[in-house]
Amino acid sequence: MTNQNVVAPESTINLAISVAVANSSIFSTAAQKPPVTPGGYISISRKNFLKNLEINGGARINAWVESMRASSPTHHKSTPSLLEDQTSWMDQHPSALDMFEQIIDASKGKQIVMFLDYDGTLSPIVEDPDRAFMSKKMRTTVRKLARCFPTAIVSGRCRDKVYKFVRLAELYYAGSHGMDIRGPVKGGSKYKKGSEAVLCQPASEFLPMIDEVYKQLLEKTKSTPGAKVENNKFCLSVHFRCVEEKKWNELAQQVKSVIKEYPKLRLTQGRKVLEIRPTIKWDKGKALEFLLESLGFANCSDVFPVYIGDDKTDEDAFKILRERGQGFGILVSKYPKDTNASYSLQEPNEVMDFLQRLVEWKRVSFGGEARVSCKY
Ligand SMILES: O=P(O)(O)OC[C@H]1O[C@H](O[C@H]2O[C@H](CO)[C@@H](O)[C@H](O)[C@H]2O)[C@H](O)[C@@H](O)[C@@H]1O
Repeated sequence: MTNQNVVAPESTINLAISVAVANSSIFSTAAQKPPVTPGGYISISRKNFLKNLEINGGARINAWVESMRASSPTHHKSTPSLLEDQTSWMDQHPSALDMFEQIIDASKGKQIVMFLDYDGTLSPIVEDPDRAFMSKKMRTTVRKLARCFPTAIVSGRCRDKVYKFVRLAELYYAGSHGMDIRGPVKGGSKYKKGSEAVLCQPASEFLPMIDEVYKQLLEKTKSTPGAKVENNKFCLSVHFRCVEEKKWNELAQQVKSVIKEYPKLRLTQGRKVLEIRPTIKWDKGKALEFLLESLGFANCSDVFPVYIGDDKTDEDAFKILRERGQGFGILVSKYPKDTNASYSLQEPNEVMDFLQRLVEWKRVSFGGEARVSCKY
């Protein structure tokens, strides 16, 4: 196994890596401990942090567990210092609802394109991943949104599964963290398997490996109560939301023992989930770029992409938008997090309010049903 095997990518580091991490065993000497800023957050070199998360040495498993904790911080007593942090974070990432007029002004003369993460953005986070349903009201809102703007769902889930939750044929879907992209069915007919062209599957050669690793992970983790392995086709999720914290170490060992044999796979983290995926340079940011290109906006200055997501994997897309200097990202979070998003929304209900306002703005500005002449 090489050093590149299983490291948390940059996007897994967030400001919510809190004092717990500063005190953790990743940093074995006082001199190594990262400085804690006045706000209680950590300012450390990302490179050093990533180095410490490499798991190719047996002693590093603690780093995994600390990283699992850091990626799933427990919130929080409202101490004065936390409230101060919250206020200063909100100054930097104001509510997209409060800033609606400014956002619309910035989009003037440009084609808005909408990118929506699924879990934690369109549906609330729940214990059982198979029951992460979106509400009827949210579905209606997204349906209306897609009449106004080209709209894509970008999810870590298997594309078919996220489609089963969303059930809107008129959208683009990028499943498996963007490694499985499909366009809408022309003419708005039903989304039928095989009835439209696959636009992009950059990790197809990994399918047999992912299936193999899925079976091994199922077997290995079955002794850990609450652990759940989800096959997301081009990537895998090992959920620990329902695993007692004292068992996280054991679970990390089990996962490590499987993937150490697969140098072409890497580990990332989401909300109480370990995600195993191919090492290829493809992520939600690349998927966003691919979709913009497919929509005919490759080198356009008159496009305004808006990406809404709640998780670390969404940071890849926020970063691309910052680099392109186009549109912006909106992070769905109640708590301060290190993010490349420009704005924030607290929870899926606020996402729905924001999407409804966009639809309403389009209706009022352009009249009628707002069946807009999109480029697709
Ligand atoms: O990119 P996303 O659409 O946000 O998918 C990321 C992961 O979402 C799901 O897990 C998360 O939501 C579950 C249901 O609320 C929750 O139980 C879990 O703890 C969260 O991590 C999905 O099950 C994963 O496969 C996705 O990778």
